[in-house]
Formats: sequence, structure tokens, C-alpha cells
Amino acid sequence: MPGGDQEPGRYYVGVDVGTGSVRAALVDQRGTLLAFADQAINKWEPQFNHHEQSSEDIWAACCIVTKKVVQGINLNQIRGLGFDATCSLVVLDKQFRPLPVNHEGDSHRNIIMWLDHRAVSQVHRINNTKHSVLQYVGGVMSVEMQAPKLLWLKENLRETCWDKAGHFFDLPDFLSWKATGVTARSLCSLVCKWTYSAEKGWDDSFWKMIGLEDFVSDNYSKIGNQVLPPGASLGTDVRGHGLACEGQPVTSRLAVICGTSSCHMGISKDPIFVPGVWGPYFSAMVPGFWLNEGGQSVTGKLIDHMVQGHAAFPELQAKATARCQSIYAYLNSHLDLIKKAQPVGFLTVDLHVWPDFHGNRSPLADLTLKGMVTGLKLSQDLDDLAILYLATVQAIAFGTRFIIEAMEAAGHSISTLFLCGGLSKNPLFVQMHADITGMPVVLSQEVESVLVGAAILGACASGDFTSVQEAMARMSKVGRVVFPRLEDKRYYDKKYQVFLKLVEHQKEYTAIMKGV
Ligand SMILES: Nc1ncnc2c1ncn2[C@@H]1O[C@H](COP(=O)(O)OP(=O)(O)O)[C@@H](O)[C@H]1O
Ligand SMILES: O=C(CO)[C@H](O)[C@H](O)COP(=O)(O)O
Repeated sequence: MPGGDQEPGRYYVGVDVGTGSVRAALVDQRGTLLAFADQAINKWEPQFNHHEQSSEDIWAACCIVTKKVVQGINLNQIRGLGFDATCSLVVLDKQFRPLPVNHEGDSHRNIIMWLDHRAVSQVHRINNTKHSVLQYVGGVMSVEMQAPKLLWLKENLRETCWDKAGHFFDLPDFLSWKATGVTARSLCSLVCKWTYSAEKGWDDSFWKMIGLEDFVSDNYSKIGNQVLPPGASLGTDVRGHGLACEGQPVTSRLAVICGTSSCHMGISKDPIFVPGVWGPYFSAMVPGFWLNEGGQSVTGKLIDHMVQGHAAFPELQAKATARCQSIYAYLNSHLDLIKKAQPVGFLTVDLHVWPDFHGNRSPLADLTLKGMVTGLKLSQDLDDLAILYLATVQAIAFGTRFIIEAMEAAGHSISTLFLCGGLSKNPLFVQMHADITGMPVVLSQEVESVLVGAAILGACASGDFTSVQEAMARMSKVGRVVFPRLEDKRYYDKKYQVFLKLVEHQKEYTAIMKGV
């Protein structure tokens, strides 16, 4: 039973809706996680590049996990509830009932997921308008944003969905509406994925130009005309850890949220335009600061894909189960065995991966790019699987370095990474990010730090803290810090050169095949 020496009776619930599951935590005023629950959620892929979910399923999962973590607690002691969720598009009719986003007419599946790439033709047309709002999404709108998906619905599901629709929500905003009955949208959602400006609001000319003038004529009631600021901040106290960002402005920190995908969040006092990196978004994350969001569309999903698709996967599963380990803990210890005297990262001297199996989100903003592997051999054993897994993890870290370099070239000055999300539980993933970027990686004391972040938002909403900064200072603490192995730098610099060549070559192959 929660209690101990913390201030009695004040708890917060954080709910994190990821791509694969919903998690909830009960957190106290010090940010200590007292109870945790998770629940898998359904996903449908009715055809290639169409990814759908159900808002009813997701809400039911939120209720299940929330009830589990508050069990035994007097509900009056729950002071606040915070949500974070993927930026998937939820569609409801005028009576708030789910509408189908698919040709089958299955209204249960009323969410177009963030990683859905069905609206390719729509996003090309949007980008061809060269409208000024595109400057604020890295110059090129992503197929994963909401405008192309909305246009797809209008063009493809006019009668069954578009004409009946009353409400289009970003998933986090759907959740806060379900929890409170208030349809106000988060500024963060609208600025990051819907082209809303914190300073100027909606731009009528954009919606008219792309053929969605319907929103303008009804004063944006379907996509949100009441907007509230979010409260997140990057203000964790880092004193005493020997970090370069100590005593430096928060703009020297890059937060990387690593789950199914990875999101790279950097802030600045003045707007910085980074080609291929989303933003700058004013006040979308930290009030008064501009946010740039780099990203990799598939990271955890890519690692799972590479490992599960390998011929030695059944053997891996059997051996990990026999040792009561996760497959990744097993693979990490297997790599330690086979590396012998050399650093583990050196096992991939002749195996290189380009990680854009689902297109490149940043910094190339090219959804046509594909994955590449070079250095394959005629072997299918566990060693081979482990080394391919390592090369994949490294490729993702090189992708982060590529994004950081683009951000720095445009004016950011980043010295420290803060990692969270499921992949931050993987020590190999963390060490490779440190070694390959050459920057220290800070992990939160609480492993489920995304949930603590959501609970902090709930804590702020409760009024128990005077500001987000105060709540952050009290509830968020530095845990492990992983420093780069600087002696390996030369090796990773060479691998990075190969990494950049891979995409150059891929573009050459495409040009050859197009007969240019
Ligand atoms: N302990 C762990 N060790 C290694 N990988 C992990 C661990 N926990 C989660 N992951 C990986 O993290 C990814 C999912 O992260 P998560 O934050 O749960 O995703 P999402 O928010 O997208 O649902 C998956 O690829 C999973 O394999
Ligand atoms: O684009 C996004 C955020 O800007 C997606 O919502 C996010 O990448 C998905 O999150 P996760 O990988 O944790 O499921």
C-alpha cells in the first residue's frame, strides 16, 4: 500500500498510450512510481501502409490500467491525471460515435494511426502548394501528419466517413475529451501535426488551397477552435553528474523518446528552421520556447522486425525463455560472449544497415527511402542474428547523429541526450547512442519516465504545484548517466561515413532505374 514518508494522500496518475500498448502509473509527489499496469491494444493493417486502431479499444484499455493502478487508494487522494499518446487521427460523428476510416466500413476501426502512409498522393499535392505553413514543418509536410490524412478521407470515404464526421481529434485530445467532456485541443497537438500557429491560429488560406475549405466555413469546429497550452518542460536538475549541460541553458539538451519510433525534441529561444526537421513550433512543448522535432519513423519496430524475421529467431526465443530473459537481454549477453577482447560495437566492421525501412522522417524527409543491409553472409545462426541486431541498433544511433548534425548546422547547440521510452531500457541501445553521437546519455531515475511525465502534467493540473518547473524539479530525477567511449570514436566516425554513403548510393540506384 503506498504511503511511507511522503506527504500523505497526494497521488497522480499518468497514462501513456503508445503504439503497441497502454500503460498507467500511480505516482507520488516525489515522482516515485507506486503502481504500474499495462494492456496491449489492437492494431489492424487491412492493406500495406494502412494502419488502424479503435478509439473504443484504446479507451477501454485506459480504463483497465487506470483502475488497476488506483486499486486500494481513496479516489479523493488522486489529485490529477495526465495523458500522453501517439499522434494518431481519431474520427467521430456529430454524436461522438466512431466512424470507419476504411473501405470495409468497419466503424470500430476509426483511427488512422500515425505511421499510416496511405495519403502519399495527398501529401505530394500539399507539398507542391509551397504554402508558407510548410516552413514550420521542416519545409516538407510528412505523410504522417493530419492534413494529408484528412484530405484522403475526403477524397476516398466521402459518404461513409467525411460527410458524417463531426469531430477529428489527435489521440491525446480524444483522451482528454473522454476523461473530461471538454473538446478543447492541446496546443502541442495542433501546432505539431495540424499546422496551427501558437501566434496566429489557423491559416484559412492553407485549408482552402489544399481543398479542405470545409473547416474554414464552420470556424474549425471539427478540428478545434478552443486551444489550451500544454505544460511539459525539460527542466530536470542535472547537478553533480559531470554533464556538459550543467549550468547551461535547457536548449543544450535533446530529449529522445524511443519506442516504436523515436522523436528528437530540441528547443531554442529563437525560431530555428532545420530542413527536414519538424517545427519550429512556438510554445508547443515549453512555453515561450520554439520546439524542433526530429524523428525516425521506425526504431523499436525496426529492431523487432529484423530480429523476428531472422531464421535463428525460434532458437533465440527458446534460449531466452530457458534463461528467463527477454530476447534483447539474451542478445546483449550473447554479443558480450562473441566480442572476445574487442569492444562490442566493433563486431559490425563489415556489416552496415540503413534504417529507413518506413521512409525517412528526419532529416531527409523522404518517405520513398527504403532499408538497406550490406555485408550479408551465408550464415543463419545466432551469432549472425546477434550481429545483425547490433548493426540495426547502431544504424538507429547513426540516424540520431545525422539528425543532431542537421539541427546543429541550422543553429542548435546540443551537448547532452535525455533518453526515455521502451528502448531506453536496452543498455546496448543507450551505449550505442552515447558512443555514436559522442554525447553523454542521461536516463531518468524512474525507468517508466514517460509515465512520470504524464503524471507530472496531472500533478500540475491539480494545482498542487505552482508551475510545471516546480513539479519537474520535485518529481523528475536523473538516474544513470552513460558516457561515450571516446576511444572508439575513430571507428564510429568511419562507420558513419559508410552510413552516409548508403543513402547516397540508394539515391543513385533509384536514378539508374528511372533511367536518369
Ligand atoms: N527491456 C527492454 N529491452 C529492450 N527493448 C525493449 C525493452 N522494453 C521495450 N523494448 C522495446 O521498445 C519498443 C517499444 O517501446 P514502447 O515505449 O513500449 O513503445 P510504444 O510507446 O511505441 O508502444 C519495442 O521495440 C520493444 O521491443
Ligand atoms: O509522430 C509521433 C510523435 O510526434 C508519433 O506519435 C510517435 O512517433 C509514436 O510514438 P511511439 O513510437 O512511442 O509509439
